[in-house]
Amino acid sequence: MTRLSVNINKIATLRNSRGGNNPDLIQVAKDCERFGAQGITVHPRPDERHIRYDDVYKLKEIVTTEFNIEGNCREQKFVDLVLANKPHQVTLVPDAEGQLTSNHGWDTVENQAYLKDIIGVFKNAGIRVSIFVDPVPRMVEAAATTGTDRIELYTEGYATHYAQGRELAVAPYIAAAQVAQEVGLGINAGHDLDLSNLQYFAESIPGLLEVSIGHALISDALYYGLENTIQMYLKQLAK
Ligand SMILES: CC(=O)[C@@H](O)[C@H](O)COP(=O)(O)O
Ligand SMILES: NCC(=O)COP(=O)(O)O
Repeated sequence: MTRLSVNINKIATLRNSRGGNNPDLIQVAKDCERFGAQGITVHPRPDERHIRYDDVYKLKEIVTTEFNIEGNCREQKFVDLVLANKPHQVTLVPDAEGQLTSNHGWDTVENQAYLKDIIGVFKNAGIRVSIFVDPVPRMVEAAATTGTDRIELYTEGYATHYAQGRELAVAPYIAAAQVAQEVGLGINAGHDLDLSNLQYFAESIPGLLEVSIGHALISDALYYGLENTIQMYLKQLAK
């Protein structure tokens, strides 16, 4: 079954907007787990506009499910943060500094040597590695040569095109997932997954291990409450 990791970046965005500690990020992470989340994801960015580096140390103390830290490994501060906290999984994302949100996967062909080195650093520390990739078979094939354990398929394209025709929207992801399975990579996915598009994605992708969902899930929680919302997302994955 596909596991749900809740990305709590947006909770930190709300907290930071007033400079205090409301909502309490740590309590929200505990509650997400209590409500059924099977993992907690954070994506600290260099400007700390949502998750702060010191949040990660506090989360490491309390997360009892899978802790997944996403970010740009070209930032030494990020590498040090991950090594200091040793999460279950690090997801490497090729974001430029100041980017609004993640908008592309790794060019695993061009960056093969670099990725191999940096992935080795995390794996030597006992941390599972996933790398963010577009649903392009050649990028998935090359990912396998970097030593990564998993890939995370960047699902923005799927989410954007879902309404125009979901079969067409999911097709490149099925092809990419088939290649991943052939070359022995685990498959995660994320970005813009929501209650309308999640179930079809999960049932279409062979071997989908984990989805990380933040923006839509936290937005839905405004209407349904956090506990109901997490249960609703889990239900989409159970079908
Ligand atoms: C890696 C990825 O897909 C991103 O969606 C991410 O983790 C969200 O980052 P922001 O919350 O900063 O938009
Ligand atoms: N890895 C994707 C993630 O953590 C959350 O993306 P989104 O649901 O906020 O778009």
